[in-house]
Amino acid sequence: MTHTAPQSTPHTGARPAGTDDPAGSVPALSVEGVSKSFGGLHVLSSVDFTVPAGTVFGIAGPNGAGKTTLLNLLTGFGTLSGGRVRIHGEDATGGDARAVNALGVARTFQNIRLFRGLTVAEQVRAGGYRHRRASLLGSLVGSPRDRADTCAGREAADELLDVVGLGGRGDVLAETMSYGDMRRVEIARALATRPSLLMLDEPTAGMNEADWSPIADLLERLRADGMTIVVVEHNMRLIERVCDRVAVIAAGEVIAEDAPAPCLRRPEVRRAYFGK
Ligand SMILES: Nc1ncnc2c1ncn2[C@@H]1O[C@H](COP(=O)(O)OP(=O)(O)OP(=O)(O)O)[C@@H](O)[C@H]1O
Repeated sequence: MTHTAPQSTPHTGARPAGTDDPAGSVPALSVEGVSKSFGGLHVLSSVDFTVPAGTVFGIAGPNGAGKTTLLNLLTGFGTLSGGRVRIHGEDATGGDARAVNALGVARTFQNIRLFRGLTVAEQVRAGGYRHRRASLLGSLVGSPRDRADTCAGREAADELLDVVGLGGRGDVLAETMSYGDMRRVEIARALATRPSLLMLDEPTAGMNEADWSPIADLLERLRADGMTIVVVEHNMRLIERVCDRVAVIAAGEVIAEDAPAPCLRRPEVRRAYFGK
């Protein structure tokens, strides 16, 4: 892990939601004995780990290990078959994505989920909507206060696009962008909700090093700003570079959890990936 002189990131302009524990004594995320079955298929078995506030935690593992299923459960998409999830100390076991979001959590998806027909800036502003004072009706009819809010939303969106490396491209239709750039838009949209806990599902999938390295830089800057990040990744170089700890999941179980370099060298981890 190399946290090299990260610059402060102007991603929020305010302390993010869900952080009334300045000493950082309450973990940002506690995963306690989480299990999930689909019918008779046991996908996750008693997964445990804790993510301290202000750290970056990686989740790795071979295809089909259960990583996305786990991230879905942590963000309220789907109900647990067993166990408990706590976010900033609050129970978040109920499978309610809106309630999880209200605890300061934002996420991106493995399969990109952008709105068709919206520009890049509009996608980001959609993410930040709940932080504007204007009512939805107000924004549609455009009262003077709402117009001011919309301008503020636009400025914030432009700022976030700079942060993710898409400065000046706010007017581009998102669906016309490269896969890597669409992933950046998703991250900007997630940041627009001012999360204290950001969960990313394979943010660098399909990217070459020139593309993923700036994403790693961004994660380092967000961490330096105090954000907690959980990242599902196959890219071991990114994990080694940005994560404080990583859990490796195989066949639905955590088989190793440690700092990235020693974790990825463990024989059980190598067996899970390479079969030897
Ligand atoms: N809704 C579902 N119904 C039935 N089985 C499911 C469902 N969702 C996931 N699975 C199964 O759960 C297992 C774990 O899938 P999951 O997508 O969580 O793995 P993953 O580790 O994220 O894989 P990858 O790295 O390929 O994305 C797979 O066998 C998958 O087919």
